[in-house]
Amino acid sequence: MSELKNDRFLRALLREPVDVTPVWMMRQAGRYLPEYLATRKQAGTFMDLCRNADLACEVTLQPLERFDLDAAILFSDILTIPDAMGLGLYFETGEGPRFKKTVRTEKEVQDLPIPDMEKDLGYVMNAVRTIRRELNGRVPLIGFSGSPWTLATYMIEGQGSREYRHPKAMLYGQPDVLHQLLDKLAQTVTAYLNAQILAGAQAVQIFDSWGGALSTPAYLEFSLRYMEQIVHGLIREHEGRKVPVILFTKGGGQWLEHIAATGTDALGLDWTTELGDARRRVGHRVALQGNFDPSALFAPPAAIRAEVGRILDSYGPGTGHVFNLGHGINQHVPPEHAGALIDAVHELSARLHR
Ligand SMILES: Cc1c2[nH]c(c1CCC(=O)O)Cc1[nH]c(c(CCC(=O)O)c1C)Cc1[nH]c(c(CCC(=O)O)c1C)Cc1[nH]c(c(C)c1CCC(=O)O)C2
Repeated sequence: MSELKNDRFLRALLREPVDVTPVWMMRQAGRYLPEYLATRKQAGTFMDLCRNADLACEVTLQPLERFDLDAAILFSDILTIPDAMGLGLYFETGEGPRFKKTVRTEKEVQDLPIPDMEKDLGYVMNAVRTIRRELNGRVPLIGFSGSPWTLATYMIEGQGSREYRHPKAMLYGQPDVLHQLLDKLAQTVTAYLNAQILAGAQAVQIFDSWGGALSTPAYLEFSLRYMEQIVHGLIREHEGRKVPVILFTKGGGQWLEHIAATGTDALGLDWTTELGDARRRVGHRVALQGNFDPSALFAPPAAIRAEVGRILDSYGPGTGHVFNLGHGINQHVPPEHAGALIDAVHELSARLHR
């Protein structure tokens, strides 16, 4: 494997000194890029694109061709796991993900198979290996998974949801059944992330996109507990380097101390938590990633630059900050606006690292 030419993302996650603040964007490969839409069209469906290692690699690298990003993220989806468990993932145009089957009874949970990483999810590992080869040490590659709770919400509902009707009916009505499902998912996510690490992922992020929909006791019992189990089961060193873990609970600002206590290396923050406050609360123990409001990318470049400066100053001098959006980039954002953000992070942060 070739030597990493730019490791400031990994260094910041481990709170080691850096020259400038590293930056990447959640959903940096995607529909806001015309070149993504072209490759997507060539591939067929979204899942066809995920299953084709060469095309998945191509779209992973597209944002790096345009912007001075400090990390690449595997092109795939969190819903590959429920798909590999036999639920039949498909995308209804304009309506987001759907499953042919749902999981709502104890028997349905018990009948769910634990997927085989090579047989059922080998296409993801092939994509990781292909991307690592093509990156050739340019920047580190991030692997990822959904959190057990976030995956469970899709599996129980059969699609995305606003009220979490079926997942919450199970959480409050049949908590033991939900625990069985979450335990199966935690085992699967651990094996999945470890397989990605062995295939070449140099850091991993767990997306707990819907953890913020829970009450505090429910969050601790049904989401955080399983992420902690995963953190403890992960390979933390590979190819002679630490493999940092990032936990991102969207809406998790009130639980930072609890999240930092899991043993994770870094926390992802959305924009509703002030970065400087988060640093004072937990920044002596973990790195922080975030937290630009993705909708602020609709503003003109000068306003984007000002907001980048405000966020950098909120964190303040020193390492331990990975700049990112507080959630995924929207498909209607002009690509030049993303470029303005990335350039501003590097230009405005140099003075914080002297
Ligand atoms: C909840 C969730 C999903 N997927 C993901 C999450 C967690 C992050 C978050 O909270 O946003 C994670 C994800 N999805 C995708 C990536 C790729 C890597 C990246 O560039 O960040 C990642 C990391 C590609 C994708 N995943 C999807 C697309 C759009 C598919 C297309 O090309 O039509 C992409 C680029 C499909 C997807 N997949 C999912 C949804 C809700 C959708 C539809 C979204 C929409 O319509 O905007 C589930």
